[in-house]
Order: sequence, then C-alpha cells, then structure tokens
Amino acid sequence: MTTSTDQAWNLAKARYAEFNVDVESALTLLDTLPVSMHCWQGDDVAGFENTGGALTGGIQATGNYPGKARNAVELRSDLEQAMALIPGPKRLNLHAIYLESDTAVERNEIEPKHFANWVEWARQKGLGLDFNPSCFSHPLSADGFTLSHANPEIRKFWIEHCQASRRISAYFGRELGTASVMNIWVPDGMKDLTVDRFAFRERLMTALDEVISEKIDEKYHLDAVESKLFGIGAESFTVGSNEFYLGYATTRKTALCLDAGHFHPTEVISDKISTAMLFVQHLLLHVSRPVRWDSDHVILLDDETQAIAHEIIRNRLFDRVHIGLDFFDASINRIAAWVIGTRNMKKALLRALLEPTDMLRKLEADGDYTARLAMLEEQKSLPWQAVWETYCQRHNVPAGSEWLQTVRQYEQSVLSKR
Ligand SMILES: C[C@H](O)[C@H](O)[C@@H](O)C(=O)CO
Ligand SMILES: [Mn+2]
Repeated sequence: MTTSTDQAWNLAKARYAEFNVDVESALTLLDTLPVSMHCWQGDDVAGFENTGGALTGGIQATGNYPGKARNAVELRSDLEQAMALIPGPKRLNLHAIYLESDTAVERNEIEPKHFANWVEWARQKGLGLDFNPSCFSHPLSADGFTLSHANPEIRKFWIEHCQASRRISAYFGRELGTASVMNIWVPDGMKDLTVDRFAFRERLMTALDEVISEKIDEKYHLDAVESKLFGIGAESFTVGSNEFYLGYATTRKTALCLDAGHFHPTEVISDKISTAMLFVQHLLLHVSRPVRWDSDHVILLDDETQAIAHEIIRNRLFDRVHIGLDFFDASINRIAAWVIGTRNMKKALLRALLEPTDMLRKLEADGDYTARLAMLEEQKSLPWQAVWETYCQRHNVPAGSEWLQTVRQYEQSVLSKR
C-alpha cells in the first residue's frame, strides 16, 4: 500500500529532479556524515568526578530542569533514548570529567581503563568516540589559568592532563576503528586589562608543543585546538584567541576548532570555513547558538546552521570537517535538547545536499546575481521535508514531532524518579 509519506517522497523526487538533484544520492551521502553529540548536554557539564565542585572556566549552564544524569549509567541511558530519535550516523564526544572510577583519580592520572565502559558501550552501539581534556572546574584552574599558567608546577599538571587525554583518545580510535578528534580548550584569560599578553601566549604555545610532542597515528587520533573571544570572568583577555589558534593549527598541522559562540556577535563561523580549509587539513566545528553572548543555546534550523552545512557540502569537505555540537541548556528536558539540536544539524545537512549547487555556481560565474538570489530563495521551499520524512522512516525514527511523546514517556518513567 502506498502511504502518504511514499506519495510525498515520489513527488519530491520528481520535483528535485527538475533541478538535476538526485534525492537518493543525497540520502546516501547524508548517511556518511556523522554528527558528534556532546555528552555534556546530559548533565550540565558536571561530570562524574564527584568532587562537588562548581562548573568554572567562564562557562555556565543555566536552568534547573529536573532529571539530569547523575552517573555514567544514567547518562548512557539518556543518550540511548536521544539517539533513538535521531536518524543516521552519530558519534559521542566525551570530556575527561566523564570518567568512571570507584576511587578519586587526579586529572593528570586518567587512563584508558577509566573509559573502558564507554568504549564497550560505543562498540555495541556502533558509535565513534571523540574526546576532550577538561581544563576547568578544578582547584588548579581556580585562578583562571591552566596551560599558560605562570607557575611551572601548575602548567605541568595541565600538560600531563592533556597528554594523558591524548592517550585515551588514541585508545578510543584504536578500539573503535575510527579516529577520535580530541579538542583542547582552555579557559585561560583575565577579567581586566592585561599587561604581559605576550608571556601568556608564549607559555601556551610552548605548553601545547609539549602536549602534542608524542606522535600518534592519525588513524586513531587527531588534535584540535579551540579559540574563544571571552568567557565570564575573562572578559578582557583570552590567551587562546582566534589568531593564536589559527597560527598554531597552521604551523603545527593540528585541526582547528571553530565554536559558533566564540566570536563577536555578528561574526559567523560559516564564513571562516573556506578560509581555514585553505590552511589546515582538518576542522572541528562546535555548532552552537550564541544568544547575545556565548550562551550555548540549543541550535535551531536557522540561517547560520544552514550556512555552516552549505559550506561543508558545497565544498565537498566531508572527510575534513568534523561536525560536533556544543550547547548545554539546563532549562528544558535535556534529552529533548539533544534531539532538537542534532535533528536540526542533520536537517541542515540534508537541505544542503538537496541544493542545486551546480546551477547556482553557474549563475554566479555568469554574473547573473539576480537569478542567483531568486533561486537561492525559491529552493528553500522545495519539498525537503518529504525527503527528511523518508530518511527518518528508513532509519526507524519518528519523522515529525511524535518523538516528543517518547521523550515525555521517558521523563515520566525514568527522569522524574531521579
Ligand atoms: C565543555 C566544552 O568543551 C566547552 O563548552 C568548550 O568547548 C567551549 O566552547 C567553552 O566556551
Ligand atoms: Mn566549544
């Protein structure tokens, strides 16, 4: 029996064919583009060290929605629930503070064994893992500095933490057969006017060089570095600025991480992708939604998310751009936050894959900017939703807002009992 989804799919296929767009190829390609979901949406970046310390480093999760994950078992269960509602390939991005251990482990002493359960779980679920050292929420980062700290002992501690993190990342890559992207973000910065900026940046550069000095096969592990404009309490000076890391990634041949919330309010990372890709081999994206500041709101299917997807797809950057998410909203159901944001990223990728790019490129090359604008606008209302629904159906995932019902049931039966 032909369902209404099938009918819509057939009509959409024919409609896109008029623009020389093959919807089947678009779906095949979409299945090769994993989105790395960040574990920290599930518990407001608290982690499982159980030290009772607050979230520091100039980042903040606001809200107090009930039911957040309190341990790794709960977090994995929540992730499974979210992932069941998101079609297509996914990865999981872990921070070092999400280790599992019966006894306290210092950050510079973390080992692969502390993440063995995550690896087993990822293997069962067919997921790749990515990783991050956690250079915040710790007594030795309390004064706002880690890798660029003036005290060599404190610097050494954070260097060792990042080195230990790389070994864990490589372990993920080896065990799961897919390279883990390990992103280094440090909160280092100052609240007020800073005199010796050079010294901080020189120390950060030297510390990072030590961190990455051990060669690790790219088959298993990729280093990435993430810049930032400012953080709460570090409004005047951030050691790891955009220029710092662009220079660092270019000269050291690491990946560069662009976080959508880490620039001036009218600056967009979509426009930075084509520049960065000329100078670095790999990019990591932290797709986020800054609302007036680096607020890490859940991403929408908005112009910037779409523009990011267009840049990846139009330039065929499939193997060079690693799509990660970075938002943490504690004011709404956390599983719904993952589902909304990750589905939006995937919808944006699908819409980009359905774009008649060859035709648009030709109009641009011919100087017909009127037609370029007209077609860019017209194709927004082509029936991409029908293609999305078929994609969801093929992956056994709710096509529309029915997914919310499942989240509500889980909230009632699981989250509300926490
Ligand atoms: C927890 C994340 O690693 C962190 O959000 C970092 O990526 C960042 O964006 C800090 O503002
Ligand atoms: Mn980020």
